[in-house]
Amino acid sequence: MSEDPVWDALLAWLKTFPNHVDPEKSVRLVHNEAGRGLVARGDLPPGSLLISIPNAALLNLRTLKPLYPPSFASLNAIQWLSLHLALQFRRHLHPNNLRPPLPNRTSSTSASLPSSKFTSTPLPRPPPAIPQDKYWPFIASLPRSFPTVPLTWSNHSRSLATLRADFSLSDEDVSVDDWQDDGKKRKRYTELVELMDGATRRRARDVEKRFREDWDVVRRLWADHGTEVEGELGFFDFLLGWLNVNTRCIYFDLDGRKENNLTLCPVIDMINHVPGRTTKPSPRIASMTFSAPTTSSGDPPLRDGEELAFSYGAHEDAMLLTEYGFVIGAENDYNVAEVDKYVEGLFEAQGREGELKVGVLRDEGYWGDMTLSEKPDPPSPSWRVLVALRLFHLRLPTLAVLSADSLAAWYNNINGVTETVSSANEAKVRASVRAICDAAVREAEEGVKRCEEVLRRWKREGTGVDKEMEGNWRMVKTVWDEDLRIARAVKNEYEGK
Ligand SMILES: C[S@@+](CC[C@H](N)C(=O)[O-])C[C@H]1O[C@@H](n2cnc3c(N)ncnc32)[C@H](O)[C@@H]1O
Repeated sequence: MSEDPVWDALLAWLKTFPNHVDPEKSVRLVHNEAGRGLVARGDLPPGSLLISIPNAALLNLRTLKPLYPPSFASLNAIQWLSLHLALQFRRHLHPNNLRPPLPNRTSSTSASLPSSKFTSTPLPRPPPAIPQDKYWPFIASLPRSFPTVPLTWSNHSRSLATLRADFSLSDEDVSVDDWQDDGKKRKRYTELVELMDGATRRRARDVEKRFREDWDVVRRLWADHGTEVEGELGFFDFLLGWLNVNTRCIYFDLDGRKENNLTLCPVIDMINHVPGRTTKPSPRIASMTFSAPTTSSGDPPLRDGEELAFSYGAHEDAMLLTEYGFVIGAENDYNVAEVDKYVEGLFEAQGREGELKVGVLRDEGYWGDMTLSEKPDPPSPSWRVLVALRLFHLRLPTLAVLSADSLAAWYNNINGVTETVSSANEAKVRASVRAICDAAVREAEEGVKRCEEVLRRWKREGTGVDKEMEGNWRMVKTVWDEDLRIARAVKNEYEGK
């Protein structure tokens, strides 16, 4: 037995599946700064199988479909999984405000789980079991809040009335009772959102857009077909489900549409991210597995007490923050400083000529996503920045027609025929890179300063700053610190050029 009853209940549930492999033989659950994580029990031989979760214990479109009527089949994996989690959270965590059960359901009793960090209060008596409860022991192990994710911050920066209007909440929404409308907190969350750098804000808006689209699809389907299944759909339950899906799903080939090839997977979903690791969860015919790094993987071997990890992707901190609610900092080689707006500003200042050139860049797939990076050495602007600046500084004989001839030198460069457009063009490109770095450094210095001022003010205010808010603030500042470090590194590199 561990000291975590939720983990023990999850392992007990997994034992009920044929061919299960007990994860506790190889790994131990720990609580650390990343929440929970798994560490090696003893020195683990390279390549040895550590975790094997039977396909029947995974939550994905294949395992969900049989639990729902055909009318739900239009949902994609994220929507369906989020809906399922929402209904289950409501059923098991708030069984007192459910509508009466549907007729003709066979029922038995499902197991209740004791309290723990992730189930902070003892759970109420569960309702009589229905087929959809099959995965509850797994779902009970999922986080119940996401305080470090910017989508949570932006929701907390709104009043309930604004949330109702923004997300079309119905007057009967069962989940709004759990929402605490706190004016002071709202102000702080508003400031936190405004403190984020441009790249993080853009990504945070994208996450919110995806969430909103999924919520709209699901609430509309629920309005038409909700009576066909047991349960109540609440906005905040769906949000909790969606954030779990977004932060915990792993790739799983279901032979369907690409966007649906994902799964929630117990135990493996406790493994935290380390950038650059090559060992990954690996599907086998009947299970999802995780093995110790092989000697050829380049990943460090797992010695007793060391943490299992894999890479969630080649993600910079702005993305890790908005999608997963954490940052890495200077050890994240994928960190970049976004410079789109400075490049855009140059083209705008070129008037009609700039517009035509932007059109060419768009057509060739080179517009947007322009960054500076420190790694790999030497620090440099991305290829996309250089391509854009080389076109920006290309002299056009006439603006009447943009002929292939007038752009030939630039096309030769982007097709790899030549290293630069010309030496004169390249000198101007380098000067623009220096100017862009200067602007990026200035902006990041101001961002860092703003962060520091805000924290000082929060600390002066009567109630001080709680640990959670200070942790969030620190992540926002880390992204600015990284912008500054990277812009300075590229500036230094280009100073002598
Ligand atoms: C798939 S879960 C991993 C297990 C998780 N720590 C838990 O407590 O259940 C992903 C979440 O873990 C946390 N996480 C993962 N890697 C992290 C890291 N390197 N640093 C901080 N938090 C991390 C983030 O909250 C992320 O959203």
